[in-house]
Amino acid sequence: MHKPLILTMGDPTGVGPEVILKAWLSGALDGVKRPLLVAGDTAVLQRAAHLLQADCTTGEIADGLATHMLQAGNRRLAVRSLSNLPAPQLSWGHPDAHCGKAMLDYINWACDQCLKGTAAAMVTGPINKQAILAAGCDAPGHTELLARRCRTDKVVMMLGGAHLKVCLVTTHLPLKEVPDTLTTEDIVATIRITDSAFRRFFGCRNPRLAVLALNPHAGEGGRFGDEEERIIAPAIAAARQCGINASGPHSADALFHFAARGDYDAVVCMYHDQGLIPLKLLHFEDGVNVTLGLPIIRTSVDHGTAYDLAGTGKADCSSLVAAVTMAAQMAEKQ
Ligand SMILES: NC(=O)C1=CN([C@@H]2O[C@H](COP(=O)(O)OP(=O)(O)OC[C@H]3O[C@@H](n4cnc5c(N)ncnc54)[C@H](O)[C@@H]3O)[C@@H](O)[C@H]2O)C=CC1
Ligand SMILES: NCC(=O)COP(=O)(O)O
Repeated sequence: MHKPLILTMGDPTGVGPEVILKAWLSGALDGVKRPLLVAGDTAVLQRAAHLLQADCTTGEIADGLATHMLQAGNRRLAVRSLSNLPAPQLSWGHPDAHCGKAMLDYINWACDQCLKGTAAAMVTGPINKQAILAAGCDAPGHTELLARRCRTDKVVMMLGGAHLKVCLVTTHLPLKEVPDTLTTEDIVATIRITDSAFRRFFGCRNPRLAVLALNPHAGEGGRFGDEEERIIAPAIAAARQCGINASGPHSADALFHFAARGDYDAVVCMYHDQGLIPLKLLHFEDGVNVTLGLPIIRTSVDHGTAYDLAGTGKADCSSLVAAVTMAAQMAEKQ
C-alpha cells in the first residue's frame, strides 16, 4: 500500500478548505496514485462542502491515520480531524488564536508523519501568518517553520510551473533588509540545494541555473550598487568551482524572458517579489510552492488565504491540484 499524501487544510477562515473540497469533488485528484488524507477539521470541511452545495456526509472511522471519512456520492476522502472548531461561527477572513493554533497543529502533525515515514509527503493549504503568531509561533511562514521542525539550517523556497521555476535566496523579510541580509555563503547554499533538488526531483542532469543581480543593470559596474561584485559574483564562482552550471549575475529585468522560453531550468532570485512577480504572471493558476532541502517532501499552493474570495465559493483549485500532483511525482523519486 502506498503511503498517503497529507493535505493540511490551512486557515479555516480562508479558501484552503474550499480548494481541497473543490479539487476532490471535481475528480481532478483522481489520477493521483496515492491515498490522500486531509489534516484538518471535519466541521470546517463540511462547511466548505455546504458552500459548494455538495451533498456530503461525515462519519467516524479508525483507519490508519484517519479519524473521519467524508463521503459525496461514491467519493470518499479520509480526514484526520485535529481541531474541533465552531465552524458555523467562524467569520470568513477573521481567524482567531484558536484558528492559528489549529493551523499549526495540522502542519506539525503532517510534518511529523513525514519525518516518521508514515506519510510520503505533505501539501499545505494557505495560512495566515498573523494568526500563527497569535498562537505563539513566530515563524514567518511554513518554509521557516518546517525548517525548524526538521532541524534543517538552510532550505530554499521554490515556486514553479511548467515554464518557469524561481528559487529564493531570502524569503519573508522587509525589502529594506534584503541587501544587508545577502551573503555569499547563503547564495552558494541556495545554489547548491537548488542544483541537488533539480537533479533528484526534476530530472535535470546538469541544471542550468541563472543567478540574478540585485540592482538595476546588475549594478552597472558599481554605479548602481556593489552587491553584485562583492557578494553575488563570488558565490557564482564558488558554485562553478563545485561543478554547478550557474551563471550570472544576470540583469533581472531581461532574464525572465529567456528563462521562460527554456534557456534555464531555474532562476535564483535575491528576494521574494523579484521571483514571485514573474512567476505569478505566468503561473498564477497552476504554480506550486516547494520547500527544497528538507528531509521531507513539502509542496503547497502558490496563493494565500484570499480573504476577498473566502466564503464565496469562487476560489480556483488548480494550484492545489498542481501541488498534490507534484508531491506525488516527487514522492516517486524519494
Ligand atoms: N503558503 C501560504 O500559506 C501562503 C500564505 N499567504 C498568506 O495569505 C494572506 C493573503 O496574502 P495575499 O498576498 O493577499 O495573497 P493571496 O494569494 O491570498 O491573494 C492575492 C489575490 O489573488 C487572489 N487569489 C488567491 N488565491 C486564489 C484562488 N485560489 N483562486 C482565485 N483567486 C485567488 C485573491 O482573491 C487576491 O485577489 C497573507 O496572510 C499571507 O501571508 C500568502 C501566500 C502563501
Ligand atoms: N508567497 C509565498 C509564501 O509566502 C509562501 O510562504 P510559506 O510557504 O513559507 O508559508
